Amino acid sequence: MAQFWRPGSERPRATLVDDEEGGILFVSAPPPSSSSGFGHSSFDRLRQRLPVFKYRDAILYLVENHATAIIVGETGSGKTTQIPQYLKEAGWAEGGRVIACTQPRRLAVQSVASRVAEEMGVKIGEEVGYTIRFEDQTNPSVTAIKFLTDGVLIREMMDDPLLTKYSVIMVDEAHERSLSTDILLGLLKKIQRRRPELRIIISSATIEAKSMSNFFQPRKKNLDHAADVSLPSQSPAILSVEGKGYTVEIHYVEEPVPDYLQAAVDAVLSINDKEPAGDILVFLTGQDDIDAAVKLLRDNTQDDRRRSSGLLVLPLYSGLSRVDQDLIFAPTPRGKRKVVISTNIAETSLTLEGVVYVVDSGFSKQRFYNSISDIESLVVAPISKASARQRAGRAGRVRPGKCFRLYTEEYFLKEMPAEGIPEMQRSNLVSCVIQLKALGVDNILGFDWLASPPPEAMVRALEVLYSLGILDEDAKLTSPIGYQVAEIPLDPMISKMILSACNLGCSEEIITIAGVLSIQSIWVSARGAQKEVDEVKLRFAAAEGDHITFLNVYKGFIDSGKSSQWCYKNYINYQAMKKVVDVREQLSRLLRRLGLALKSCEKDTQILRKAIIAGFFANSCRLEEYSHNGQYKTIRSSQEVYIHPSSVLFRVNPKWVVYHSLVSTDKHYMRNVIAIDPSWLIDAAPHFYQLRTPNFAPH
Ligand SMILES: Nc1ncnc2c1ncn2[C@@H]1O[C@H](COP(=O)(O)OP(=O)(O)OP(=O)(O)O)[C@@H](O)[C@H]1O
Repeated sequence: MAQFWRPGSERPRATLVDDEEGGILFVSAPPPSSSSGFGHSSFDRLRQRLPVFKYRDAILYLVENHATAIIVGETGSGKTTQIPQYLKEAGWAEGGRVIACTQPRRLAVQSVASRVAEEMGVKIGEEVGYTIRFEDQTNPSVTAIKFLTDGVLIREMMDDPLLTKYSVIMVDEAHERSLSTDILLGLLKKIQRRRPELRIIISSATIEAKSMSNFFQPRKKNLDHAADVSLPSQSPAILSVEGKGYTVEIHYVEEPVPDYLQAAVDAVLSINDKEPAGDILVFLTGQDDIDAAVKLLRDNTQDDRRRSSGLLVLPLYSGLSRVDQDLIFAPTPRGKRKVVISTNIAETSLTLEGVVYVVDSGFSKQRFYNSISDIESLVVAPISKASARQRAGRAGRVRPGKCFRLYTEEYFLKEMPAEGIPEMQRSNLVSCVIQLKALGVDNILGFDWLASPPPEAMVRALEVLYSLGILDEDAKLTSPIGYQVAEIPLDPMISKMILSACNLGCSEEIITIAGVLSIQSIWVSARGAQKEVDEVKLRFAAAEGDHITFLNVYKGFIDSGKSSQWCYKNYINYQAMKKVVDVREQLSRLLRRLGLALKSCEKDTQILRKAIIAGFFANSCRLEEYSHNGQYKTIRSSQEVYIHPSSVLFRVNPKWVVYHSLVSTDKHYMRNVIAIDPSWLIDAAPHFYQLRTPNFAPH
């Protein structure tokens, strides 16, 4: 039976004992070292108070002696911020080596890196740095601790397949089982066979340690390099860090709530009425309901006599600009109570210092892929217990807190699933397949998966990649298209669109479109002012659809001298536009590096739409004949879909369209839509459309 090791009051000798059943090692504590590198600054005192500190020597001992260590500890125990520092203090970054710590989310990467730099008294980007897509804050000659998303680490393997510069790689929040985390774990296991000296740490609050340990267990005894005294044992070790931060009192509703958004707003007002000072963090699902809740609360704050006076209400979601993000972390002004209304991007690894209260709606927006209809969409779905614990863990980090769950205790105990479904099993696998192919993994079904992806989803992905001309008949990357697509750090469909634009002579425009598609929205969401927003949109609207409209907005922004005033007047998100300019600049540099020409098509919207179709032909839809409510059917699976109200083609309903993505609420809605001529589909992807002739009658 596997057991976790917990340090006792006495200090046993260091012993390693093989567990016959699972091959897990029981580890007894080595004597603590006398020199831990700690001084007496206020940060040092704070660091020493964290639960993980008692385990410092045990962690270092495990890392020294085991290729893989699985560390389980409560939220707030100090895993993310402390372990990389312990490793650095113990010399794991000497000789130019780097300690990596991955996170599933970009915001967590940035904020944890800043905190660690602050604790170490160094400037971010020097000894402590971070890398997220399109942003590198490291200095290769001095960075010793590097935080990065798991996706970025996978990308680094394209240049350095064995990740040779890293001495230790810590995969944090592994319980989230994001697509990239699962791919990364499989790849790291492969790397470990070639680099038995590489140390891997898997950490989380709620991970299933035993199955993770089984995954990293070498299959054959002779693969265990433990006999070589200079190498660590390849058998994984598990360590359970006991103790948590401050207490978080959990409250449940007595009856299920009919409307979680309204219930969340009421909960905030009631906390403001009844509870002592302290900021509030609310978990809702996506930009739409967050903006709605922000509006409801802000409307309330207009009037000083209302229950919400003194509230400073801020949204938090992934498309937010850096400036808006910084507001979330800035100290709350005196006399105010900050209310941050967030998606699940604030669920793991974040510490918002003033937060004392958490309101958990019990829902999040999750990606779901149906391999039968071949449709991937974002759906509002119930969260798991693991997520609920992470959410509660955002309170009680710097003082005791309370978590108000907007679901009943009975629901939590009896109905909420323990873990979420790994993203691998509910996603379209196109990006995953191309990444593995680019890393030379040819037999993808035979890859060492923590949990295998559904074979039908894999077949669908191979089919789309073949139709895109990214894979050949032997399922190998084509040259040059396949390799070039793999080089561009965007969804393969966007990458293919860019490469086709280079051939068609419209790459200048397409990289602008790609920049806009890579952020959540360029429009300011202004509930209550929807009429004004719609009127302004009309000024930019292009009959061909949203992508061409984006070009009009971008031109207006550039012509205005990139003015924030101009954005304000036109309900356009200034920070989002700055980001588009930035992404565009990076893409143009990347294309130049690939030896591809940047050319403008000067308003030839037909060529532009052909380039878009070259990437997105699989997302084509036809308006249902006699449809009075704008119902479309997808060509690939006859799924019923509608144009999203935010699109400039909403209510215009052209006969044939291609969309960028789907969101699902009461219906499947297409976001970012263009009108097309169906004959272009056959030109772009004859193979794909031949397969679908029964559905596909262009004329
Ligand atoms: N930015 C910050 N400001 C103030 N305190 C912080 C900050 N970041 C971390 N801390 C303190 O350090 C503690 C440990 O944070 P850390 O992120 O290392 O924990 P963790 O075990 O990785 O938890 P989780 O899995 O929830 O991220 C926090 O509970 C908090 O007390």
